[in-house]
Amino acid sequence: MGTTTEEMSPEERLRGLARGVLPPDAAASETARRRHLRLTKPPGSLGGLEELGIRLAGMAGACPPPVPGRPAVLVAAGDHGVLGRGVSPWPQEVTAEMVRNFCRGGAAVNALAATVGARVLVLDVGVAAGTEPHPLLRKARVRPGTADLSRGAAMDRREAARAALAGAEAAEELVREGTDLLVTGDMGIGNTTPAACLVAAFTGRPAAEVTGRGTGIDDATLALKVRVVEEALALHGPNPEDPLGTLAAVGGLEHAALAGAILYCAARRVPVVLDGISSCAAALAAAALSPPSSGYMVAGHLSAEPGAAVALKALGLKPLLDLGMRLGEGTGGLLAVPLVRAAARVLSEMATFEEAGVSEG
Ligand SMILES: O=C(O)c1ccc[n+]([C@@H]2O[C@H](COP(=O)([O-])O)[C@@H](O)[C@H]2O)c1
Ligand SMILES: Cc1cc2nc[nH]c2cc1C
Repeated sequence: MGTTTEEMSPEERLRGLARGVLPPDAAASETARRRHLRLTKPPGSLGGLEELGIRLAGMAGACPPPVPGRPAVLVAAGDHGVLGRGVSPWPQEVTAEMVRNFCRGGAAVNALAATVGARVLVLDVGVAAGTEPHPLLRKARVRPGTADLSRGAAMDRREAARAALAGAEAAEELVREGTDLLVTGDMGIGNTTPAACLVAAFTGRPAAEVTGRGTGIDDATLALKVRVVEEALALHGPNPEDPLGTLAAVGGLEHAALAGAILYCAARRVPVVLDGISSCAAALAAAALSPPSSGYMVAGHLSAEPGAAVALKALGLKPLLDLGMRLGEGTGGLLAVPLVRAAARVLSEMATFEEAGVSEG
């Protein structure tokens, strides 16, 4: 008898999930590229929207690709031991307090999700103070926040794998219930420090280039934060070819969870819209676990956090929006949902020159 899913270790299950991701369908993308030339517009005139439509066709394996009608945002939340180094001006309690705010509908993510008609699901993978039960909240707390990554591993491999699987399970629930476009979001005071570590580890760029001001820190705190990221990288020497080890050493529980959610969606050919710096860091981990998964990622916006541009470049993704946003929660990703819908709708609803009786140039 073979090994059942229950008997497999979390790491084996995560590897299985990663193996299930197939590359987007190049033939469907090519059909979309050719269809764009026949639609009633000068070739290429819809710019990035055309490129996005071509990618969506590849993700769906069909041209025209379906117009996503049921978007959702998954907000993964966790706390960070590295906060003890003074890398953020905000107290740890804010993570749990904001989770409560998300559940009650009072946060920016709720306002923007309502604007684009997206469902909100919050995932507690490691909120130190704990969270109260709520219909919008899934509790899968792996540990009450990570350890200080500048002095030891943030977590162990098994914990990182369990957090990734928790993210995959939350995505599975959403997709089972009809979600056809996932936006990734995050909440975790201090999480721009592990995000910077992950971006540095996976791209090989120096700490000073990928570390930013997060929620808003002064020059002295930024200098300290860069040093903390440098110390962590020197301590662990994370190997980008061991993505789970890298997540465990210098990541956060919410980064691991989002990587798992991305992999699940990619395996199901569901497009994923990335939000800010933590989503970008998680996306690098997902792409390291499964290179074809980047084919299912859409960069919703460009976070003001400098590591985001570095990560997106490494992933080969161009951000759809650049509004100077740096909130996280999924906010910038949600604003890109109408663009994703528009890109698919162009391919399905526009008439060709022939159908419309319009002369070609
Ligand atoms: O994603 C972004 O663009 C972004 C940039 C700066 C801060 N954040 C959010 O702020 C928190 C982390 O900031 P910090 O300064 O505490 O590391 C966390 O909850 C993130 O969602 C998010
Ligand atoms: C208030 C607040 C809200 C947030 N949302 C995401 N990260 C956040 C950080 C803070 C501090």
